[in-house]
Amino acid sequence: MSSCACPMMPPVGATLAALCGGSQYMLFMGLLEVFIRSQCDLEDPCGRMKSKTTRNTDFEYDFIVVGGGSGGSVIASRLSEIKNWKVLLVEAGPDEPTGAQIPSMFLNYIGSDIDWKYNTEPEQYACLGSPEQRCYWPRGKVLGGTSVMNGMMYIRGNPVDYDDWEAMGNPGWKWKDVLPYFMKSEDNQQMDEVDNKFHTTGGLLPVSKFPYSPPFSFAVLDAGKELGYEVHDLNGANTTGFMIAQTTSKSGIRYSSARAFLRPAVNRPNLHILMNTTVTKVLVHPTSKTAHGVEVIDEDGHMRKILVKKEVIVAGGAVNSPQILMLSGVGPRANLEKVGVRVVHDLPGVGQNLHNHVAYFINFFLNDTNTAPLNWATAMEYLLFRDGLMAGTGVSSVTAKISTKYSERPDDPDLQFYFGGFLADCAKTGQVGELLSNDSRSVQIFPAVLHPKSRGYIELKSNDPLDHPRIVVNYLKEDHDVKVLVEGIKFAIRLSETDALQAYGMSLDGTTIKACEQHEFRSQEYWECAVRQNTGAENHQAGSCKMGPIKDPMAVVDHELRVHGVRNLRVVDASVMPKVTSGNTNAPIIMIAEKGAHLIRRAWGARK
Ligand SMILES: Cc1cc2nc3c(=O)[nH]c(=O)nc-3n(C[C@H](O)[C@H](O)[C@H](O)COP(=O)(O)OP(=O)(O)OC[C@H]3O[C@@H](n4cnc5c(N)ncnc54)[C@H](O)[C@@H]3O)c2cc1C
Repeated sequence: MSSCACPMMPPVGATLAALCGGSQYMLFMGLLEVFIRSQCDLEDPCGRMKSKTTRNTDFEYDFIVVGGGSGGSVIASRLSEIKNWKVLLVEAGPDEPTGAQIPSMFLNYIGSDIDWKYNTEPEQYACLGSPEQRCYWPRGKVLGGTSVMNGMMYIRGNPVDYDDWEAMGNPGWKWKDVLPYFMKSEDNQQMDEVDNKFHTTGGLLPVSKFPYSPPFSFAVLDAGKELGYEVHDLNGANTTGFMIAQTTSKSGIRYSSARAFLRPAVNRPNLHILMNTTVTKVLVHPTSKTAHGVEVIDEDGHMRKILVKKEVIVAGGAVNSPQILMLSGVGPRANLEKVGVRVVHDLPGVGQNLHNHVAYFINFFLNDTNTAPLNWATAMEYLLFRDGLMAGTGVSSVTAKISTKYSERPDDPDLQFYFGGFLADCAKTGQVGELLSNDSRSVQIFPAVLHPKSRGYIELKSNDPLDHPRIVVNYLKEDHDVKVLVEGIKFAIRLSETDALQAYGMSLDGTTIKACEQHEFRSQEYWECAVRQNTGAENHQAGSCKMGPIKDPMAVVDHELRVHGVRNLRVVDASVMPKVTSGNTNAPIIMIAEKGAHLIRRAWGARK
């Protein structure tokens, strides 16, 4: 139970009004923010972690965790369960803003000061219609990392994903082996609504459907049934079909990794947290090749070295973890020498094998007036009862996974569908019926390729640790990815034509993309052109510190997540996935961290 009997934290980052677009939003969003911050379970002043400063951190810790995101929060929480291990978690960003706990505002923080705001290099095959042909990558720079700004969908992937990981030379990672680590975290709030052999209660991570989904969401499920698909738990025995997803939330409140895993540890004297502090490198001894500490810089520019007795665990995410390794002298020799970083260990795979799902956003209109879903009525429903549109992500909690003709195995879906619309995120007046535009209401369907074959890389642009690295992702380089994506577009249009969705008068937005106008609208050629122009860059970056055996020249960590060739250094986040999982990545990363924590505890003699 959250208590308010502690000082409120100062506001973090931009106000809700500013996030919505400024002065026109001031009155309603400003008042709403005051109400939101006065609610104890949202503000949670007693549960929040207190940050140390670079001056009052200890000289030495048993473990230093770099990055407090989806993976890092779990590691710091689990290691500090051992009372005589002193753990330091260093996070580049601040604590979670209160507004980010509201599910319907999940997109508001993209581009704000808790986002790293990455852009790829100009892409050759994708994002051709974006400024400078760069794709935008939001990533959380905040305690809780990207789990503070994600859509919260709880998806484990296809069991064969993990069997593939093991077949790639990683013993202990097949589905049967990883399932217990998914379940270790899980506190499922709706065991009677899921395939309950695969779920459990009692873990630190609440998993539940939002209290409310708009009626249109149920129509999408009916549309799926019309096309012959089952509606069931896609985290159960069968991963093909449609569902309203469970999410990392409870009673209409987001549970980021920080909220779920760190706040229960708030009173542990052996867990220290340094926020607003960036790790500039891991200190690795050049001859023994052993990690012995980190160098950090805080928001005032103070630099410090902090030593470690046992291990440094890097959990900076798929962009920052390879960057941190390279800044530490661990990475491809040629790139490090080019930017003036002294090579400690030549490891060619660091930053390679970068990949991501890739999507396309298709807009449809409904026979409905385009009014703002957020207003005083929806706000009151949330503030008083944690129900209604603010307690969810609108239609975005619906998802579906299907196999195309390109899928190579049974029950290994290669497309996932996301949906958008009815999002109660911003409003100017709060009046019921506030018009957003004179068009009809729009909804979106986003097919995403689950088994992309295209690969890219990350390398250092300079030896300045605060510089963004160079990101070359090569979306849609492989024709396979284009073909699967176009199958997804055709399926989305078929879905919109079902009786269930025609009841809403759903119609495809006929606005054409200028650069594709030489092709007939809706033809194969048109869509192949369209996906390269308006590429949906997706948010499931993975693979840049690939897990694999030493004989794999691209492997960065072994099956116990230890960096090849360097002692006392591990990586535990999305970057270690040798191949991205078939679905959203947050739950798999939490699983990786649960298993990683177990491996570390076992290696250092903890009994359990
Ligand atoms: C808009 C969006 C929607 C998404 N929706 C979903 C969804 O619905 N379901 C789902 O499962 N997944 C979703 N994802 C993806 C998922 O949230 C991410 O894959 C996951 O959170 C990444 O976890 P991570 O631990 O690898 O990295 P992160 O969570 O990004 O953590 C890395 C942390 O390290 C910190 N850090 C980095 N460098 C340093 C440094 N040098 N020093 C100190 N700290 C550092 C960062 O600030 C960050 O806090 C979404 C992502 C986005 C952007």
